[in-house]
Amino acid sequence: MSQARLMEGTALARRIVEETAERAADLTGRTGKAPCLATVLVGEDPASVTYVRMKRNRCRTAGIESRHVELPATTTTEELVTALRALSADPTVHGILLQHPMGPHLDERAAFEAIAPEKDVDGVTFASFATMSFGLPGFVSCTPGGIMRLLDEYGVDPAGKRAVVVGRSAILGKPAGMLLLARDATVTYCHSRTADLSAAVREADIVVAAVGRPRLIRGQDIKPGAVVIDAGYNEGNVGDVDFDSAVERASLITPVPGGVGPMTIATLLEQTVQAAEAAARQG
Ligand SMILES: Nc1nc2c(c(=O)[nH]1)N[C@@H](CN(C=O)c1ccc(C(=O)N[C@@H](CCC(=O)O)C(=O)O)cc1)CN2
Repeated sequence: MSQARLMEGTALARRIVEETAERAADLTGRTGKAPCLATVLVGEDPASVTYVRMKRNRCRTAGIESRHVELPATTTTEELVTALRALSADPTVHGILLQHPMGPHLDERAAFEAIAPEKDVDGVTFASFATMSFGLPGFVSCTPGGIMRLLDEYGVDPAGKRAVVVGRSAILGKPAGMLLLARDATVTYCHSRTADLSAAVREADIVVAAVGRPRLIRGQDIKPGAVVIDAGYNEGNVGDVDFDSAVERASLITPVPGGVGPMTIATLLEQTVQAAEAAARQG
């Protein structure tokens, strides 16, 4: 079998950001107000600092204003909720991003739920999860949303396919499975208690690796011709898939870096402009 074709997230993300920039410029021209994303970072986790910086830089490129709220690692859940409620009530803010992960002392769910659904451009609230799961209009969780765009771009229709999602986190694995299900895939979730991960992955026409374990999924477990999406973010830009062996078996595969990561940020920007457009329509 020949090597898999690469699903180039960087190129698709660039196109989405360009289109988003045009929409942002149009809206700013019409209303005199640029779309605005509030980024909220608790503590100083180096990876999170980098991701938020990347998001803010990309906002600048796209003509989206970003307002940064930096809170100390000692912030309590109550203080974080208060800050998020203030941003939710601020009419000059169109979207809110709360960077994940947060300190273990924080109630992450309480914090996410303090984000107004109409500003949940990162797709992390229960309300967004529900609309996304039913395939209804609303904001999607950014990495899973980016994954679906990549599948569409490369002509992969999930309907009738067996999809195996490895990982069940609230912002990645779980919503990725729900989006695939909403597009009529037969979805299996695997996680730390799955008895035989290799056997499950071997059944998959589409594999989504989203567990945060470097090179966990190996080529020998990939069904020949499968589509492999590596959504793992591990130190040193290493994915959850052993690329060198998986590329020999898959038909399509996302690289790390340059696959799912850039799509996450492009989706965030696109949804921020969508939120600003909706706010403008409502006056
Ligand atoms: N609130 C959220 N928190 C987190 C999310 C999220 O979508 N919302 N996702 C991840 C991390 N993440 C964004 O926050 C993210 C990770 C990686 C990339 C990316 O573009 N990576 C590049 C490589 C970057 C580099 O060169 O250093 C790539 O894959 O090509 C973007 C966003 C966890 N937290």
